[in-house]
Amino acid sequence: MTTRMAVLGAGSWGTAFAMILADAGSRVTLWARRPELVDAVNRTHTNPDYFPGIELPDGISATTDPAAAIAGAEFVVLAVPSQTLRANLAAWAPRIGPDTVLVSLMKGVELGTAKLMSEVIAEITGAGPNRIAVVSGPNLAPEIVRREPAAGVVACRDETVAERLQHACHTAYYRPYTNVDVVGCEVGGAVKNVIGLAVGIAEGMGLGDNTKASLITRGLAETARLGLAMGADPLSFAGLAGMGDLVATCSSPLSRNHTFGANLGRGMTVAETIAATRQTAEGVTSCRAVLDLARRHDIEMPIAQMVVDVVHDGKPPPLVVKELMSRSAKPERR
Ligand SMILES: NC(=O)c1ccc[n+]([C@@H]2O[C@H](COP(=O)([O-])OP(=O)(O)OC[C@H]3O[C@@H](n4cnc5c(N)ncnc54)[C@H](O)[C@@H]3O)[C@@H](O)[C@H]2O)c1
Ligand SMILES: O=P(O)(O)OC[C@H](O)CO
Repeated sequence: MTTRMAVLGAGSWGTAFAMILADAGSRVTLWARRPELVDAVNRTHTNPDYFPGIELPDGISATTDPAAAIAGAEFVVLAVPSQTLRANLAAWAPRIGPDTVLVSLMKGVELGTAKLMSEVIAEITGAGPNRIAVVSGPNLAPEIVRREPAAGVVACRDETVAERLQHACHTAYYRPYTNVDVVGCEVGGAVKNVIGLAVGIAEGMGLGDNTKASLITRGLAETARLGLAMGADPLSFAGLAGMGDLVATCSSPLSRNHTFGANLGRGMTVAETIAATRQTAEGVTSCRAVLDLARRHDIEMPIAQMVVDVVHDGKPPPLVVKELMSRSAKPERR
C-alpha cells in the first residue's frame, strides 16, 4: 500500500523534501498558507514562489487545509520556521493521530525557552521519543530539487522508526543514514547556521580561507562542547549533521545564513540584510537562543557570541574579530 505523508510548510525545504518523499514512492500532501500557491502546485506541478521551472512529481498535491493534509498520514513532516512551530503545532495537534510520527526538518532553537524542536514537538503533542524524528545534514534545497546527489541523516531514538523514515525518503539522489542521537543532530543543525553567519561575515569582510577554516573548525568545537553537555553522541558532530552540514553551509552561496553574514561583513546594516533575505535564515534568531542554551549548560561559545554581538548588538565586524583573536590562549581540546 502506498504510504501517505503530510508536509506542513511549502517553503524551500518543505517543497524539496516533499519531492524526495514522492520520488521515493509516497503520496504527499503539502500544506501551504496561500491559496494561489496551492493552486499553482495542483494545476502546474510547480512551486513558482520557490523553484520556478522545476517540475514536481505527480505524487504531490497541495491544500490550504491542515486537517486534510494530516488525515491518514503515517508521517507528518514539519517545515515551518523554528520560531513559529509552537503556535502552528498547537493548532494542528488535535488532528494528529496517536500513532503518527512527527518529523522535524527545522534547524533552530526556540527563543525564550531555548528548546530544541523535538522538545517543542513533545511538549505540544505529548508524543513520546518513538514518535519524534529529525532530518538533518548538508541539504541545500535548491540542489536537492535539481536531484543532485546528497546524503542526510534521519534521527529517532527508536531505530526502527528511523529505518521506516529512511526507507520513505531514500531515492536515487538522496541517501539518508539513520542515527539515534536526536539531540546531536539537532544541535549540529542549529549551531551550523550560526557558524555559517560567522563565516559569511568573515568572507564579506574580505578575509580568506585560513580565517574561514579556523572559524569552521573552532565552530565545530563549540558545537560539540554544547552537544556533549546536552547528552549528544560526540560522533554525530563528525557526521553529516555536524561537519557535513557545516561544510555545505559555510561554503555555499546558496546558504541563506552564509549570505546573510556576507552582507553584514560587506557593511550592509541588519535591517538592509533582513529586507534582502526573502526566506528563513534561522541563525539570525537562533543565535540568541543558542547562546542562552550555552549559558544554561555553562559552556563557552565565543563564535556564537560574536554573531550575537554583530547581528543583535550592532558591534562592527572588525571589532568582534579583534576581540575573538585577543581571547586568552588555551589548549586545543578545551
Ligand atoms: N532551505 C533549505 O535548504 C533547508 C535545508 C534543510 C533544513 N532547512 C530548515 O528548514 C526549515 C524551514 O526552512 P525553509 O528553507 O523551508 O524556509 P522558507 O523560508 O523557504 O519557508 C518557510 C515556510 O514557512 C511558512 N511560514 C512562515 N511563517 C509562518 C507562520 N507563521 N506559520 C506557518 N507557516 C509559516 C512560509 O510561508 C514558508 O512556506 C528551517 O528551519 C531551515 O533551517 C532548510
Ligand atoms: O540556507 P541555509 O543557510 O538555511 O542552509 C540550508 C541547509 O540547512 C543546508 O544544509
